[in-house]
Amino acid sequence: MAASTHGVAPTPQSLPGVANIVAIGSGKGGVGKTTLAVNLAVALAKLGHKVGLIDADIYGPNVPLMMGSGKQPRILEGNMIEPILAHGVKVISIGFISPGDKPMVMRGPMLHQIIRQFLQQVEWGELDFLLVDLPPGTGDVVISLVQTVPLTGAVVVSTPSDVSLQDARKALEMFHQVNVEVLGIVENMSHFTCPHCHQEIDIFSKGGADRMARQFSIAFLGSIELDPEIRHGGDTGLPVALAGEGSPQGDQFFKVAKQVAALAVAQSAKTRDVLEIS
Ligand SMILES: Nc1ncnc2c1ncn2[C@@H]1O[C@H](COP(=O)(O)OP(=O)(O)OP(=O)(O)O)[C@@H](O)[C@H]1O
Repeated sequence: MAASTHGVAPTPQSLPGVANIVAIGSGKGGVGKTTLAVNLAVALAKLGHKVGLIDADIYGPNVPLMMGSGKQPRILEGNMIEPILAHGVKVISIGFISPGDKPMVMRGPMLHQIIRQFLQQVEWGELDFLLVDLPPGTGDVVISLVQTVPLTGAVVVSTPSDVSLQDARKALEMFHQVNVEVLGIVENMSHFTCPHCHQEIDIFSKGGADRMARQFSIAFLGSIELDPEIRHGGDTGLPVALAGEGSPQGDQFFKVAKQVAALAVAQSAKTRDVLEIS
């Protein structure tokens, strides 16, 4: 696979002050990447970590809506961009800069430039975790990311349906090809609990992501229910994780967040050890 858009691939440079960079991807669209990204970011912040969130879905930026902010970022000295602070998380999205319903029309090199700017020209300060919400598919943005910064790892989201799992496998393969460690898989829209009879309804065939994780010897990070409250939280800019660890909807995201944090920290330590030895 071509690893560079311009012939020679630049060497990735770590971001000073940013301890872990974790991408959230899926392969298939609409499976809940952004929902997971915003709730993980909020959960990690509530757990006391310093958190940033990049909306790398340049063509369909949903993070501003889901984080409940439409502010324009300020330009600081040295042409640096100040991220927007929403629910305790530092956020950047093309949606803050070019709001409204106009589609973003751009070529690959422009996309690459925006991803680089979001990484290097945003005043992130000290961060424990910088999460990157990837667009659907297996393409350009990931290449731009890995060319710009060393990624700590990736989290793959899938619903348990066969079509979603098929695309999740492609995402796993893509991360493998660009040498990004997959920290684990999350099953979203795992099942639905009927509010009337309280029975669990298996809409997308629960358990598929767990099976796939075992097949690929990757950690299964947990499952998130299909729940109208989660959708409502996204649509109103109030991610359910804001309700805290003890809340019925938030709890699932906190469990995933703790695992992601532990695995990312372990992965960063491993990479540091390798660099020190070599
Ligand atoms: N567990 C869930 N329960 C209920 N609704 C959910 C859940 N997860 C996601 N949704 C809803 O499904 C829709 C798609 O989710 P989301 O935008 O997070 O997916 P995505 O993978 O980021 O999509 P895209 O590929 O377009 O970026 C949204 O309306 C979201 O609120």
